[in-house]
Amino acid sequence: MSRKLTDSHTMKNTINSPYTRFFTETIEVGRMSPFAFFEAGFQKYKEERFYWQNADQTLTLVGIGHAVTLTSDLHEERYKDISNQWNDLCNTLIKEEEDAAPILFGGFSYDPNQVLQSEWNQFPSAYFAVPSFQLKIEDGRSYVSINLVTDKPEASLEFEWLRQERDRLIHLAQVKEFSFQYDNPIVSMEERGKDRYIEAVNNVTSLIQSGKADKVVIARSLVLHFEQELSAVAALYAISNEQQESYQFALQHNDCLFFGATPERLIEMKNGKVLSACVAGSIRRGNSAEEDKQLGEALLADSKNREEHHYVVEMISKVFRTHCQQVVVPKNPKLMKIRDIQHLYTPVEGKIASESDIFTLVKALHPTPALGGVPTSAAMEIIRQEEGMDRGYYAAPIGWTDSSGNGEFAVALRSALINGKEAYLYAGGGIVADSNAEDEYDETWVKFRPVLRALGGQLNG
Ligand SMILES: C=C(O[C@@H]1C=C(C(=O)O)C=C[C@H]1O)C(=O)O
Ligand SMILES: [Mg+2]
Repeated sequence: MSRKLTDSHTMKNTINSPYTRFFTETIEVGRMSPFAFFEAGFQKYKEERFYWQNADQTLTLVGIGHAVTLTSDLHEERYKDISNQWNDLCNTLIKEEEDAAPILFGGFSYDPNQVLQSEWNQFPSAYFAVPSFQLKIEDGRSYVSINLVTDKPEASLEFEWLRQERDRLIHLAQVKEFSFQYDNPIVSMEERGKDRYIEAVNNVTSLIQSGKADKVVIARSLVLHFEQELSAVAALYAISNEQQESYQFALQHNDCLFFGATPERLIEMKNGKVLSACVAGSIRRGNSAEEDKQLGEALLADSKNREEHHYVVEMISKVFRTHCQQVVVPKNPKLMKIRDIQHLYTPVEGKIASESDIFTLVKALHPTPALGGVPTSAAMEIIRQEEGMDRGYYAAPIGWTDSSGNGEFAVALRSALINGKEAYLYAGGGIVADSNAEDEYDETWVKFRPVLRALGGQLNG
């Protein structure tokens, strides 16, 4: 290892200084709760943590501390900006065969062209971090990596300190009893701009009827005020028990935590194979198995919901046909049943054709008509005008990539931003020509449920 650390650098170094080097070292550890590891970072790295679990629960990632952060304030070019910074950094990577690929985790804002003062003001249009301490649990085995980005010619001492710190965190996570109190009553709940939301849905329906767009997704937010400061790990733990079959994510930025459980995969890239998912069209779960089945069948047969869904399939298929080969898109949607809601669901797959990296695909896909609309640019303009809200990172891509080019991004739905004693929850729905504002309003309540319940809020209806 000391050989690696004093290795002189013949590679291309373009980050910060010509001497930048990116070291990584992985050890396998015994079973460890990802929440306990996340919490082990509380004291020293409270504002520098992330959490991710994929929908089929085969991969869990936790990051503690920042080896480096990559951010962008660009608009259209923010994907390319992050991709370039990441590639430059990876060109300085010094890694042994057996070390896990270092992870870059983060997200993009929904729409950098929406300029409003909001709870998202501190967030750049793209925010990513390589963790100093990276836990990866894959297929039941746990690995902890140290990542270090340095421009010092001699890094052995710093790396030795990181090893001690890693061992301290592992010990804390494995030995210290992991518990928290989650008794934090809600003092009040504000529906921000309920009337405005209803009005926006009505306006958008008229705009669609007059041919200005085919579909536009309109969202709204709720603010919860709590008695005490919210606990990140408690929120995370609660949401993970809410909605098992979804991606669970949490991204800390300064004193904010953005977290949620989303059913919607934007893109997965694994050794050249690419997967996406069209998720749009919704109905509630039934109170009995029989009613649930009837509701599911009604959803599959409903023309308004099929239309909402169809636009998403059309767009994602088109992006796949541009960037991939062997594209497979089933003819008809299936049902995706999650705890509170049933969605129409069509998986899309292919093999990456060109030199496209995951960021190229994220850019090409975001926003799909599941969160934007058709045509995209008209829908975005209508959202900016009618919604009157800053979506921040809600409804936007969140996820990871690694130094080998694999990665996965989900669409950050069923989510909330927590900051101190406040939580901001977001939910929306796809509006088409025959949408009804009251029904859409009810649909947003169903979509608020998982996060609302995770935070200890009352169910509405
Ligand atoms: C906008 C949201 O969800 C999207 C809208 C849906 C709909 O209108 O049927 C369904 C799934 C998502 O594509 C949300 O959860 O906030
Ligand atoms: Mg809908």
